[in-house]
Amino acid sequence: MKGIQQAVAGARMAYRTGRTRPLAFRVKQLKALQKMLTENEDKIFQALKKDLHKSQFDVAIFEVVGLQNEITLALNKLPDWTAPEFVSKNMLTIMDEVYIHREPLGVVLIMGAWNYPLALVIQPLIGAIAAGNAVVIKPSEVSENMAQLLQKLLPQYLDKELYPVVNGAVPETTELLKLQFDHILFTGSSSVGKIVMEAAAKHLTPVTLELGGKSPCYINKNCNLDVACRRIAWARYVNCGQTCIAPDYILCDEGIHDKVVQKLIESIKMFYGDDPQTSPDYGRIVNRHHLSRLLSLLEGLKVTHGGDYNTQQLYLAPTIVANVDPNAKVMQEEIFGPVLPIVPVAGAEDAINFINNRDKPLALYIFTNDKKLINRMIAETSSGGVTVNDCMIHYSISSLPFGGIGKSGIGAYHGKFTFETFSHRRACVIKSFRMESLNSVRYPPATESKLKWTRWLLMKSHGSSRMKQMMIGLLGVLIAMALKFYFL
Ligand SMILES: NC(=O)c1ccc[n+]([C@@H]2O[C@H](COP(=O)([O-])OP(=O)(O)OC[C@H]3O[C@@H](n4cnc5c(N)ncnc54)[C@H](O)[C@@H]3O)[C@@H](O)[C@H]2O)c1
Ligand SMILES: CC(C)=CCC/C(C)=C/CC/C(C)=C/C=O
Repeated sequence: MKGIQQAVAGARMAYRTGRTRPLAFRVKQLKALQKMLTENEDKIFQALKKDLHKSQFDVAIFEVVGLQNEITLALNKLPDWTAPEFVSKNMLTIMDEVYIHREPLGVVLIMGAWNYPLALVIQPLIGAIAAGNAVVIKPSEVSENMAQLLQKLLPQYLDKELYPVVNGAVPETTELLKLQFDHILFTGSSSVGKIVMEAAAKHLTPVTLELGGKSPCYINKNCNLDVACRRIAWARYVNCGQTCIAPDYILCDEGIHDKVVQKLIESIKMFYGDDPQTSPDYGRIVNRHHLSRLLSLLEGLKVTHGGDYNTQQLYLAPTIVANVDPNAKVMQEEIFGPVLPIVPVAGAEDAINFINNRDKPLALYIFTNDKKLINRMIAETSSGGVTVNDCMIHYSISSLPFGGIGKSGIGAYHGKFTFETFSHRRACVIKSFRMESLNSVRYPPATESKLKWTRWLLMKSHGSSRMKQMMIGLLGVLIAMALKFYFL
């Protein structure tokens, strides 16, 4: 436990040296991170194979490619993101420099989940480094091979003091959370999210909580069922269903229910063959605890497809449960495994009510050709993100904020949003000692005329374009001259 305190104290001391401030330093760290990913492809793959039976293809597209893109984006945009943002002013400050300066928050904590144990730690780390922070990294102990690999590799490439990796389970994390941070970004379950937020509140530390929940998927009768079911099956069963934004359950129009089941089965067979246990593309459940949790969700249900398992191999087949009662256990908690319940609904209205009667989800999926219905469903429901006619793709677009709402999370990241999450927007006003007449209207003794002028000067707000600024500047000089005549 002493090691944990030392790591955090060391990161703070290193941060106070100011060495994260220059952009050149941040660029060097980001390039080193890039190098770490390319030079250790095989070690990364081996760790993810051991932890989750991930295929090389899945490691590349779900864990690594996104990180490489985020690093490239940060390297290209860093000068823009960190430049002072000149903003509109009122007439009282018209001759002054008014801008927003992005400064690092300080020492931040990033806690990852086990399902994409590389991506969920490194993706926020990229933005935190770009923003100039020191970062304490806590990988999930559940994906132990990746946790160990990160602890070994990161200090080989990054500044050792500024970016320590702390490994351990609940006792270590509990100790870590007692310490003071300037921000915590946590990815994981809503229940641990509450523990993190409670610990953070003791220090008034702001949090970003990337949580989970049940993401609904509505299939309207007016849609291409072949394509819809293929895309849904891909998203539900990749990584053995252990994806935060996987479609958790299907709500489908009653008339198409049986066709949906049939087409989902066709897609499963197309992806993983007749025996998914032998497919190199099908993953495994992370551990026995999660396998038995998933099996308990199936208890008492009539499984329509799949359901077979092998405890030794941590295997659970791609499973479909048709015609599910909304009160069934499988509909009460996030599944986070390869089980897909289908709940028939009378139509879109019914689906909207179903969604709105439950916690706000991390993602919502809508499959329909009806443009009006798409707009209606987006307008009448709420979720962290929405993808229409596909699943999970919004995660891959770095210009979109990724995060939840309500029980599915607080705050968002990805791309520039990560940089913003880990930056403080500092309000800066730089005045000169000149133009005192413009300022003199607010000084006592108060008069009716001063009140009128001050009110006017404070109310006017103007754009920040160069041309406008020059014109208004000229106006400011004229006003200052007039005020000099009146008040000084
Ligand atoms: N929104 C997202 O981006 C996202 C991504 C992946 C997973 N998730 C969600 O995460 C959940 C599954 O991940 P998980 O099982 O790793 O989550 P988890 O909440 O069990 O664990 C996440 C982290 O919390 C720590 N932790 C666990 N118990 C703790 C305790 N009692 N006190 C302090 N720290 C503790 C772990 O060490 C780990 O680092 C699912 O709900 C899933 O939807 C969300
Ligand atoms: C393969 C394509 C087109 C996109 C992949 C993006 C994606 C859905 C990544 C999910 C990764 C992730 C960290 C999920 C969290 O649980």
